[in-house]
Amino acid sequence: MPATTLDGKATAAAIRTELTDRVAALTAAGHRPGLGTLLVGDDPGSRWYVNAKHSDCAQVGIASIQRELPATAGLADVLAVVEELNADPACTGYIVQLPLPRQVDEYAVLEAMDPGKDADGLHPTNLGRLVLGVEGPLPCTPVGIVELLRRHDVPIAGAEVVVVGRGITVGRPLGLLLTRRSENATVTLCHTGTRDLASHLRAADIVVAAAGVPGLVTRDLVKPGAAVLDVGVSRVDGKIAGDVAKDVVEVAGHVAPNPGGVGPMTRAMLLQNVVLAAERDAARSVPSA
Ligand SMILES: Nc1nc2c(c(=O)[nH]1)N[C@@H](CN(C=O)c1ccc(C(=O)N[C@@H](CCC(=O)O)C(=O)O)cc1)CN2
Repeated sequence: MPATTLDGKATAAAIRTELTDRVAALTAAGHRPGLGTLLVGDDPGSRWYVNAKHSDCAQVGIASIQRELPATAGLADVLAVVEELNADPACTGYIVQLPLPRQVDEYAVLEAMDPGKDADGLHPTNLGRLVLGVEGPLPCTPVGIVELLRRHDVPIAGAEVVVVGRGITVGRPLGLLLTRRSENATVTLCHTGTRDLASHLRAADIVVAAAGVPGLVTRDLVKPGAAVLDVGVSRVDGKIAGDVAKDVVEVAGHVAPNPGGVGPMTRAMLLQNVVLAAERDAARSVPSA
């Protein structure tokens, strides 16, 4: 029997519907959420992601604030927009689309963001909160993966999870998230220095492939019945090529395809972060009796 699809597109659509009512309630109470984005450069993939984020916002009623800089922008140009978004009351949360051009220090930019407006959960303070296990915005792709598994009843607690890739948007925070008490998985974080990737993959109940190496996870490396989530993005002849070979569906129990799996969940969790932050702000602004 072929694997069950972890349908990120349909799941994200359901989440957007759920968020619409919460945005309407916030707006009626004078706390309309607004998502800001900063896109630096002209990478077509990044532009597509940013445009998709704003079209999602329009669908649920979140206001959009779009800022752009040319590929030649330097750190000072980027920091000037970050300061502007930090100060803009209509912008309740924002993201800086990654990756940034080589000449711009990504970490200096993330650090300059107001952690209370960090809709990506990538500010060092918010990553620190994740390490400590205290409340804060969670990185969108990792929390999207957990939500996708939960909504398809894939058991996480006690599972052996192998994550391939240690980047800051997926692998590293996903390891932290899945090992919290509330998720309770055992995580092996594999990367280019891993000596025997095949043996780790073959033992996994859940595989998250985020290496950006087309076809890295082949069917002979997957335990029968395992859940396999493809997060790798490479472009081959203008089309997305994921990290997971097509015939893995013949052995896996669940597969999150790419496209149509984790990507739409990343966007849905961004909206959720914006709504959660606006709800927290609204609760704080209610005068106590
Ligand atoms: N500031 C951030 N930058 C980046 C992040 C991030 O979470 N924050 N993650 C990725 C890109 N990303 C979000 O920005 C993202 C990736 C994929 C998708 C998506 O919906 N993909 C679709 C297909 C898209 C296509 O056809 O090209 C899918 O998988 O079905 C949305 C957002 C790096 N940068």
